[in-house]
Amino acid sequence: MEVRNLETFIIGSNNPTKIRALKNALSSLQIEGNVLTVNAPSGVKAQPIGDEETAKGAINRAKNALVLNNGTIGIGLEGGVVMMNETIYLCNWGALVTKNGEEFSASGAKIPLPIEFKDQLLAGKELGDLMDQYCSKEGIRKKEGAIGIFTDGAMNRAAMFEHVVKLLLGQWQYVMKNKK
Ligand SMILES: O=P(O)(O)OP(=O)(O)OP(=O)(O)OC[C@H]1O[C@@H](n2cnc3c(O)ncnc32)[C@H](O)[C@@H]1O
Ligand SMILES: [Mg+2]
Repeated sequence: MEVRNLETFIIGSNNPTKIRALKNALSSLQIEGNVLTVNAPSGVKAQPIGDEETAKGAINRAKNALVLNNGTIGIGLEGGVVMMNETIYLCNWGALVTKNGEEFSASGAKIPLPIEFKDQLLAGKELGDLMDQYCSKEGIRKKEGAIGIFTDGAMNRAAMFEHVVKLLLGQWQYVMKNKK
């Protein structure tokens, strides 16, 4: 097995679901490293619309996280919404950037959202706020997430993002191991 210096992973968010996702993915892939968090700007709207804008937010967060803190790997995770036909879906993107400038991206699960959310989301309202109103609860974005509510707990936001982070870490490891 290849021996590497310990990495310092900086995740560009203080949202506990995203931090848990990174820690769980590292431990499940048995990758050792330090984890630091920083509230890195996404450079896109608070509620990104479309895969392109959501993916861009994830990459910006990963890059800004690396700049704001002294790490070796930056991770950005971003939630957005995307239209397909007449349905509005929750979408999720992640990015991993290295100090050497390599970039990896991956998307996560999509599920349809209630049709009555559509106009407000497209007008810029944040899904996190809509979810709290809809469920008469507080802080869903930091707990089970919309994906947890609408799958009746079969999935949750941290587990969904953990899958995305595994896709990122796996791609990065593949490139590291196959470097000539
Ligand atoms: O502190 P940050 O990292 O920004 O955490 P956040 O919860 O705001 O997460 P995002 O910016 O990535 O998500 C953009 C918006 O979509 C909301 N959102 C995305 N996925 C969600 C989910 O599963 N449940 C509730 N809100 C969600 C989120 O709360 C924001 O209003
Ligand atoms: Mg946000």
